[in-house]
Amino acid sequence: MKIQIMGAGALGSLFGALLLKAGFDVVFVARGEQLKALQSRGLEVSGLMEEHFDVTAVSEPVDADLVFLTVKAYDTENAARQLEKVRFRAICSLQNGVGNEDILARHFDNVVGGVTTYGANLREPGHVIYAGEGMTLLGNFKGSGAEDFELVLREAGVNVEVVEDIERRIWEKACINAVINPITAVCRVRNGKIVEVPELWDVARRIAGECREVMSRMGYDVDVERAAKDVAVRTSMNRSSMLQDIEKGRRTEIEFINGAFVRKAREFGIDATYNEIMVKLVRGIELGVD
Ligand SMILES: NC(=O)c1ccc[n+]([C@@H]2O[C@H](COP(=O)([O-])OP(=O)(O)OC[C@H]3O[C@@H](n4cnc5c(N)ncnc54)[C@H](O)[C@@H]3O)[C@@H](O)[C@H]2O)c1
Ligand SMILES: CC(C)(CO)[C@@H](O)C(=O)[O-]
Repeated sequence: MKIQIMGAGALGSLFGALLLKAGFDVVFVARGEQLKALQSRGLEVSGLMEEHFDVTAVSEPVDADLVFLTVKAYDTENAARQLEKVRFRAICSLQNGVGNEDILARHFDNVVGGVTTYGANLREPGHVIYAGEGMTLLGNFKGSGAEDFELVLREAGVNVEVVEDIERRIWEKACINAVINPITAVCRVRNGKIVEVPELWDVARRIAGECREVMSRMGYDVDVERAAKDVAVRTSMNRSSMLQDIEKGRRTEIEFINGAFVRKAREFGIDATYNEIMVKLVRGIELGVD
C-alpha cells in the first residue's frame, strides 16, 4: 500500500512518520528547505516519539493508493491541480478550516473529510516535534474511502473513527478555531488568556454567538461558547497555530476559518460583524502594515 503525504510540513511529517513506523510505503511531497532536508538527512521525530526515518521525498506528486492532504487551506487548490496529474484511489484532508473538501470534490471522485486534534510542530526543516496525541475523525465527503484511511491510520496506532456527519465536525472545529485563533493572533497571547481576561472573553463570546447562529441555520445545534471555553482552558498554555503563523510572518488560514463564517452568514442574511472584523485585523497583520 503506497501512501502519499501531499504537503509534508508539521502535520504531514508526523502522520507520515507514524505510517512509516507501521511499515507502509510512504511518499512525502514537500517543498523548499523541507524537501532538501528530507532528501538529504531524512526525517527526525522528537517529543512523544523519538525516531529517525530515511524517507522518499519528492517535489511533485506520484501515483499512489491513498493521499493525505496536509497543506495549509490556502494551498489546497494548487495541490489539487498538481494531484490531477497522477493516479490514486482516494484523498483525505486532515486540514483545518472549511472548504478544503469542496475544492477537492471539484477535482476528484473519492474525497474523505478529516478533523484531527493531533499536534505537531516543525522545529527545523526535517525535524518534527510530535507535540500531542489526539483524535482523528474521518468521513466520506464525496464517493468512498473513509474506511481505507481508517484502516491504515488504525494500523499506525492513530486514534481514529469514521463518522457519518463529517461536515458538521469540520464546522464544529472551525467554530473553536474561529473563537480562539484570531484573538490570540491579534493580541499575541496564549489560549488561556481568552478566558482569563474579561475584555478578551467578551470578544470571544460575541464571535461564538455569531458562529452559533450560523451553525443553527445550518441545522447544527452547538454551544460554541462552552466548547471554545473548554478548549481554551484545556490548552491554556498553547500558542495557537494562527499566533505561531503571525509570529513567523506567515500567511494564516483566517479566510477559511472566520472567513467561512462571514460567507455563510451573508448567505443566510445574518450578522457576523465580529468575525468580519477579526478577518480584517488578521489580514492587516499579515499584510505587515507599518
Ligand atoms: N500542525 C498541527 O498540529 C495541526 C493539527 C491539526 C490540523 N492542522 C492543519 O493541517 C494543515 C497543515 O498544517 P501544518 O501545521 O502541517 O502546516 P505546515 O505549513 O507545517 O505544512 C504544510 C506544508 O505543505 C507544504 N506545501 C504546500 N503546498 C505544497 C505543494 N503544492 N507541494 C508540496 N508541498 C506543499 C508547505 O511547504 C508546508 O511545508 C493546516 O490546515 C493546519 O491547520 C495542523
Ligand atoms: C484548538 C487550537 C486552537 C488549540 O491551540 C488549535 O486548533 C490551533 O492552535 O489551531
